Order: sequence, then structure tokens, then C-alpha cells
Amino acid sequence: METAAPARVQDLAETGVSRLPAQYIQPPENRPTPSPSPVAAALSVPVVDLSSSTAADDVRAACADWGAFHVVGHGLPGELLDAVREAGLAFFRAPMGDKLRFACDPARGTAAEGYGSRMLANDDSVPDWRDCFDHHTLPESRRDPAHWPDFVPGYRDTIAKYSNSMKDLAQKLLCIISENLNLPPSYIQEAVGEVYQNITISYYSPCPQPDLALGLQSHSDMGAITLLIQDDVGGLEVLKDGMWIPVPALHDGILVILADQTEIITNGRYKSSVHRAVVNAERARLSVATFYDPSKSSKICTAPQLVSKDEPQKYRDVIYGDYVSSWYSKGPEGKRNIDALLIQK
Ligand SMILES: O=C(O)CCC(=O)C(=O)O
Ligand SMILES: [Fe+2]
Repeated sequence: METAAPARVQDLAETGVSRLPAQYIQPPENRPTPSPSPVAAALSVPVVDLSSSTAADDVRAACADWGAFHVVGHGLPGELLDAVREAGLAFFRAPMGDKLRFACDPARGTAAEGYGSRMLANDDSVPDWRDCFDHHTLPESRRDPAHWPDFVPGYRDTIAKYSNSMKDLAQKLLCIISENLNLPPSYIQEAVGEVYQNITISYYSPCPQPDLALGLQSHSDMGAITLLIQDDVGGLEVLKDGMWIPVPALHDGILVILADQTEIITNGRYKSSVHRAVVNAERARLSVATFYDPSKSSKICTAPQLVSKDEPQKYRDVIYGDYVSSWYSKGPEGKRNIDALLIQK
């Protein structure tokens, strides 16, 4: 556990700073787009009703065109989604002293679980205007609820229940995605191996100069698939054809974000989605991301069925742990990590 209180964005925001502290100022090219172009404003992330008869075709189109889509009709009770959001909010609204009892241990570097602020350990990039709580939830051998807050009633049970439901939903989606590519339904799940699941609750405090900062810098997620819920504040954006498209929350909807290992396994037929979070001056925002990742020792390989003379293998095989190390050392910007695996022609 940390002893000295480290800087948390929420601490800064709540002291009422009127200007953004200099270290949070993004270079001009990374700052939020002042207002979307008419083309960007007309685009929105697709919504797929998983209970509909066209669900598989709709998932196919959404994966090919966007790499990110909302799902509704997913069978998860709205009360469970609300309970997770409420538990997260209760944590972040608690006194700093209570929160710091669950601070992540910097000595554990990128494996740290708990309350923190930085996506990267010891990096020198502009920090995000965000605090977060990361939970190690699967496999069960990694899950130790004693690391999670004890002062919010029901918190630990809610996270455990949510973790199991999100695993089931991620696997259902991976089956649909595999079958859409004429692979056996369990193909991607087996290619990923035993699931390593983390749940990260992000809290974006109101920001004094939101046009100069980012809540979370541009990145694609490193694992296989991410499932995200958010509140009604808004701030998530996905990159589509070079334009940042806002992703407003859909009540009871769950956002699916394809991540890098799915792009590798599918030989680039489906691309991981580049996304970021912007902030605002008025309202704090909460999101909950559930990452479905391989184990560090898993070797991720492109499905041979998706390699042909016309579509040669795009990416080298990779040990997932090596991919994660490179992600943390190079930083997540854009697609630089998956691009480093491109097979030169
Ligand atoms: O807060 C959000 O909407 C995005 C979170 C995210 O992309 C992540 O945690 O990887
Ligand atoms: Fe992400």
C-alpha cells in the first residue's frame, strides 16, 4: 500500500483549480476536436439487438465497419449495470483517506490492482485527467475481494457478480464473431486461452479547461474484447475514418470494443477500435470497462483459415506478455503496438 498520498486528479479538481495544471496540457494535435464536422456529426456507432434474428449479420457489419458497437437485448439485468455504476460512484465520492486504503501499489508496476491515476507506470507522456480503480477478477485464482473497497455496502459482491456475467457475454460475442468468419464457434475463445479479466472503473472529474486536456489518451485496448458501460455524461469517442465520433451512453446498452488480439487472430479482417475520452467542466463522469484478455504466457496466432494468397498473414505471432510489456514501454498512442507486429512485404 502507498504511504504518502500521491496526486489524484479528483484531489486537484476538488481544490477548485481555475486553470489546468501545466503537466495536463495536451499538445495541440492531441486536444479534443472543437466541434465535429458535418460528416462526423452524421455518424454514430451501430446498435445491435442481440435478441433479434439478424443479430449475427448486424455484428458482422459492425465489426467490419466500426470495431465498436452497442449491444442491447443482451440479457443482463439493468439493475446489475446500475449497481456497478452506483458502487463505483460511491467509492469515488468517499473521503480520500478511505480510498487511499485501497491505493494500487506502485512497486507492482503495471500489475497493480486498486486505486490509481496513471494508465502507464513511470511514463513521461501527458497524464490523463482521470482516476481509476482496477480489479483483477478472473481467473478466480487472481480474484481477491480483500483488495476491493470494504466501505461501500455490497461492493465486492456486485463486482464478482458483474465479472461472471461479463465473461459470459464476452464469450457469447466471441462465438458470434468466430462463426461470422466461418471459424468454429469456440475458435477465438480457444485462441485466447484462459481468460484474464480486469474491470477498471474510471472517474473523470470536472476539468477547469477541458479543451486542453484528455480524460484518457487515444489508444486501442490490448486484449481480445472490451465491454464498457458508462453514465449519461458522455465523453467517450471512437476514431472512424480519421474522425473522432462521440459515443453517447445507451441506457442498459453495453459498448463492445474489439481489441488488438482479435485483430491479430482475424488477420486484420476486424480492426481494434482506437478510442479516447474527453472531459468537461461541469460534471464528473464514470465508466466501467471489462477487459477480456489472454494470459501473459499465451501465444497469439492468426487463424490459418483466414490466411490465403490474397490475404497473406499480416501480423507475427506474439506471446501476449511481450505484447503487454511493449504496450507499457512504448505507450498506447494510436496503433503503434499492433503495427510493430506487421509482417513487412
Ligand atoms: O472511459 C471510457 O469511456 C473509456 C475507458 C477505456 O477506454 C479504457 O479503460 O481502456
Ligand atoms: Fe480503452
